[in-house]
Amino acid sequence: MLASNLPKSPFFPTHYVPISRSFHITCSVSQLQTAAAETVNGPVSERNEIRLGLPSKGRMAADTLDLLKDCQLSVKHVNPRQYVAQIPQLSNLEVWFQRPKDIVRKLLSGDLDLGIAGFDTVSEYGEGNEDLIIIHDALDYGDCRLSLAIPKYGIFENINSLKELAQMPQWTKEKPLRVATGFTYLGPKFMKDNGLNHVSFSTADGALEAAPAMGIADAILDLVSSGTTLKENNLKEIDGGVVLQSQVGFLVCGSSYRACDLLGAVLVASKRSLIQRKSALDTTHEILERLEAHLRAEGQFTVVANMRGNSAEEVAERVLSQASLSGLQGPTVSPVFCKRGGQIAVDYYAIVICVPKKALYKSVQQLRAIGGSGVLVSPLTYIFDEETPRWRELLSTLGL
Ligand SMILES: Nc1ncnc2c1ncn2[C@@H]1O[C@H](COP(=O)(O)OP(=O)(O)OP(=O)(O)O)[C@@H](O)[C@H]1O
Ligand SMILES: O=P(O)(O)OC[C@H]1O[C@H](OP(=O)(O)OP(=O)(O)O)[C@H](O)[C@@H]1O
Ligand SMILES: [Mg+2]
Repeated sequence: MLASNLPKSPFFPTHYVPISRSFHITCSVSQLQTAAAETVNGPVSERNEIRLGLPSKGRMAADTLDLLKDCQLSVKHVNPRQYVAQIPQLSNLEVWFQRPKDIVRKLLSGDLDLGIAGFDTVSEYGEGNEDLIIIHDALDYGDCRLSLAIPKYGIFENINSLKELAQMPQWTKEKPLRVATGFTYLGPKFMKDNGLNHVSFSTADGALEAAPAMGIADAILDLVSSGTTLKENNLKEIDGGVVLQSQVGFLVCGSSYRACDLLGAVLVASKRSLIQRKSALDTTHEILERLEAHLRAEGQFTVVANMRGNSAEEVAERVLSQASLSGLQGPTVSPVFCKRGGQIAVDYYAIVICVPKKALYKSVQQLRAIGGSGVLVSPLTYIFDEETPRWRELLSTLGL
């Protein structure tokens, strides 16, 4: 797909917006783009260990450690004030605990090689730098969206879309729409891409939802998950006002693009490190394989059932006639031997399949409908495929 065919998206940043407490979106494009390009090139610093940055605190910290533990990559961390740790299974890897935004900054500066952070943080602080590669885009926690919200009351009472907001006569060069946001890169870019030209931004470290009622801003641009904070502060989201959202969008992977799940926790790396640092790629491969195997298995159950039949083929045919029972590659069908009148006989076959958790009950019903009995359901720990698609994709992005 050509870049020009792609939808306009914040994942194709073309300009940099300087961060300041209050600024307009008309800004210098080229200066800091050059800075980003400089970061992509150049050699990596000399060290032998591979460094993985993990969130030191905040809402991503505990879930990240839990995920790694579930992948048998437990982090050996003596106490929470110690910022360096080890993963004993990965001997040449150092874990460094950092704030999510610093993980992104340190990937760009070459002080980290790999990191886990929210996709919003990677997009905001990565500023479209081509050195950042998303290796796993759906670690299955930290889901939220970045969205524009306006008051439900006053002049906004009947405004329900970004288009309507843009067309309000109130916004002029002298009196722009005032937006409070912590996303000082993505915010201005989104507004500009959507044709809102008279906008000014202010920033704060938190509790942004108070800004409209305090008279500081007209709108806010912030993360939303349950929507409770917006509701409690009399604010509403609007059509077309989502900047980053789960399951919609395109991602820049070096010079290629693809649709993906967005805005949860992601595993991200420095392209330079992967290419230039000895063993970085091997370590990444192992982490990725473990993550994929675990995350794939997490959505599935192993289902075992007995079924009367004349042959394994006949039983397999019955199982495969049901859409929800095809398993990963097809059902495993094995004879169940019993002794009848001194003779070994096969009246039953055991079938083993993997079933998506969401489809469990439907699958059990389908099993029963074709004569299944004694259905046993157990959790799956890992599914290792021959090769993970994400690994193939990474190698191709790196040109390897
Ligand atoms: N409701 C939510 N509000 C904010 N962040 C959320 C929410 N749900 C999920 N997240 C994810 O959690 C991340 C915030 O994590 P955390 O609190 O550690 O970072 P932070 O607030 O950016 O840190 P800092 O305190 O250094 O500013 C977001 O970047 C996002 O990816
Ligand atoms: O949709 P909800 O589930 O209500 O979550 C969204 C809120 O959570 C985050 O704030 P946080 O709790 O981190 O506080 P802060 O803004 O003061 O940092 C975010 O900035 C929103 O305000
Ligand atoms: Mg908040």
